[in-house]
Amino acid sequence: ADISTTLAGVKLPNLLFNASGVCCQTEADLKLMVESESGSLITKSATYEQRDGNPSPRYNPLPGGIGSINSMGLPNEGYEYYLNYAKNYDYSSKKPLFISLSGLSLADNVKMCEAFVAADLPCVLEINYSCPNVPGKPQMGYDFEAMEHSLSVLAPIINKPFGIKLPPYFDIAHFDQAAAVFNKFDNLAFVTCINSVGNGLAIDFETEEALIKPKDGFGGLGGLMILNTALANVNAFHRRLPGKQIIGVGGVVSGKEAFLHVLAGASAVQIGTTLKEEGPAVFARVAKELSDIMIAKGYKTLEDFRGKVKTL
Ligand SMILES: O=C(O)c1[nH]c(=O)[nH]c(=O)c1Cl
Repeated sequence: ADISTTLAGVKLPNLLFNASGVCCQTEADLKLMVESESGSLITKSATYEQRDGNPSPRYNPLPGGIGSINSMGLPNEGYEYYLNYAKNYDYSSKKPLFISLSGLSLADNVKMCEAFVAADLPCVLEINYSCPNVPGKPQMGYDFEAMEHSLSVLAPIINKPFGIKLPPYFDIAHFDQAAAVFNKFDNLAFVTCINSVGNGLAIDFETEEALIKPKDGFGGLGGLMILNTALANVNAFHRRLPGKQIIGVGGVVSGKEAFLHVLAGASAVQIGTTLKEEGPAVFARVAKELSDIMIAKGYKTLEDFRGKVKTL
């Protein structure tokens, strides 16, 4: 079946790619993504300066394959590394490049966006408003006024289609308030839902210890256990953002969850925890599983069922 898609006006040979943060911090990581069967790739969220991030252990899968917890602390090579990567990227490769930016201040986001705009590259920007793991930095995604102000500055600078990475919301009024902000920005072409469910706590039963070191063990939750929150956020914004697209992320362990994300309204699907645990071979597996599901259900393209979840 045809699992290709178009996102922000860019053609993706298939709808799958990595969630920012996984398999994308260094050129070696990104090479694995380029060589994989993913339809696209996105870089690790960049800050203005290089960051080591939080002390390890800072990532852990949870027992029984239910998910993961992380408090990486935005480790990255600094934005110029990713700007250089974007300048040298082979855009004829059919696999579009996305760049994640996560400035620690609006001023930093402005400087990074201006540098990418000045370079005038075909890559697509995803502004991360939802990092839950920088101690002392509350995430923008939960501050609607700050997010609106940031977008009012950045959208005109970027001046072409771009996206934002959002935290999960859990209140219908918050879906409404967030959508009211996003609908003000015409070149805000997509929203990526969801980032990890912030500040969970994983404790080892035997040792009675927290699984990760930073923040007393508090970290973002990912994997299968966040699937249903992810589907709700994808569908809530699919319903509320006419003319914009949704990238679905959260809980994709097989073609079945990718199918559900598209049914909820996703135009593309990112994989985080399962990519971290399985490696880049996950893309060929999930692509085949999704294609087989579509054939079994009689769907030829993603448009045949995108957003068509039935209510009772
Ligand atoms: O701790 C991180 O680096 C991190 N971890 C996440 O789960 N989401 C993010 O956006 C980031 Cl930036």
